[in-house]
Amino acid sequence: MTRIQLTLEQIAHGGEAIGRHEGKVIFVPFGIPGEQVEIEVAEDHRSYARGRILRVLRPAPERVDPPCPHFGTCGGCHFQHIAYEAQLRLKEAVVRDALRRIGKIEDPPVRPMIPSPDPFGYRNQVQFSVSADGHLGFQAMRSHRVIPITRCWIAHPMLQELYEALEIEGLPLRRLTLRCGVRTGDRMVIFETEGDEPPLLETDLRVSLVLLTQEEKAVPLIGLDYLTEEVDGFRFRISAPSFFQTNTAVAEALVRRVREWADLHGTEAVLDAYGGVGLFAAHLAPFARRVVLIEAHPAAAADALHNLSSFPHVEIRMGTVEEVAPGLEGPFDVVVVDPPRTGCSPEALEALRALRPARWIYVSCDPATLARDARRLIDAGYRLVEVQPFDMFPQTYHIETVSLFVRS
Ligand SMILES: C[S@@+](CC[C@H](N)C(=O)[O-])C[C@H]1O[C@@H](n2cnc3c(N)ncnc32)[C@H](O)[C@@H]1O
Repeated sequence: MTRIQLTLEQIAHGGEAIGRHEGKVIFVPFGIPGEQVEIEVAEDHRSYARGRILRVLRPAPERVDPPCPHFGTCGGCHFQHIAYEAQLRLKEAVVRDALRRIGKIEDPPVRPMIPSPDPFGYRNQVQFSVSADGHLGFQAMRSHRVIPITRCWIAHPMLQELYEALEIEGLPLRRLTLRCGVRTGDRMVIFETEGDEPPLLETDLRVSLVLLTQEEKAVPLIGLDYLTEEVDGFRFRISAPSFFQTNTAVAEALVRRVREWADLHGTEAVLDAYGGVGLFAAHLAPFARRVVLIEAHPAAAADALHNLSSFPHVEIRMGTVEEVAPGLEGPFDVVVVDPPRTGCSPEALEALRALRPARWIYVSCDPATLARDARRLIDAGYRLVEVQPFDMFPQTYHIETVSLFVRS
């Protein structure tokens, strides 16, 4: 193993610090820009290497003691060793860097990151895997090994209480998900078991128990097969398999920014592509003439239909954006897209562009695919007006952004 001393320069997308040695880029997990460290080279590739910190020779002033004893081995958190204020600055720089490097945007208009009101205890959903010896835990960093966990510091206290109250060891589980509505007090346990066998489990807590089969069918065992969460005064039904934003307080800030940038006056037609259970559509519908929501997942589309049933001018189209958007009758004034981490496919972007929206609001959970799609939108005649990062996932490298594009 080669030992090297180097000064760390920046954080890469993915959360590792970057330094350079003899012209080669070295990725250093758990380093902080500005620090001088001694590392051993753990992986040596042709164009880059990855090191493990042996000693921090000159620590950054932002270095703090991580509160969680699993930090460093658990794959869930990447930044507990960095003071929260500094996490915000570093993530903002990652967004700017991706837009410059991948999007070829010289001076990207990135605003300061909006923090999470709770840097810990914010997650309204946690998913546990099962270790080889049957314990619940999380996957280890850069490995498929499952490490047993007694407490997760980023899970909402409602979920921690639920986790401690459940006696789950010994059940034939494949995966276990805990979800809650932090504003409503609803809690849900979602089991995925070997052979879809419903587990026998009793609890005194007010909680729904749901079995999620391998075909993603939700079977209620106790209580309802959905929970309710409230965002900015609107209540959403969320079924066990449906996506919902992980950090409710930050989702509220996100919704407000989307509403502000949509700039609706009651006369516009809005397309909410990748609409989920209707989070954005519900907050835009009161100010629009027409709203169409596209969602591929049947459970989420059914939730959207239920959640938006009080708006006669909202249509739900179940299917992929690639399938549905080319058949839509426009025009649309505003398109909101919130794709998964992979971003929008070229087919989806092309079909949406053909609707010629004047405003395009792009909600993204991956700066790299945002940057790629931003370049495609700019080449298609849009101007990137502003990018607002939100810290939806404190202590991790994940970053949520909302970007506003306007037709030039
Ligand atoms: C990041 S979530 C956003 C959901 C919603 N906008 C929200 O904030 O709650 C992405 C959603 O897109 C859906 N989805 C994924 N690929 C899709 C596609 N090609 N076409 C339509 N929907 C898709 C997923 O089922 C998921 O509900």
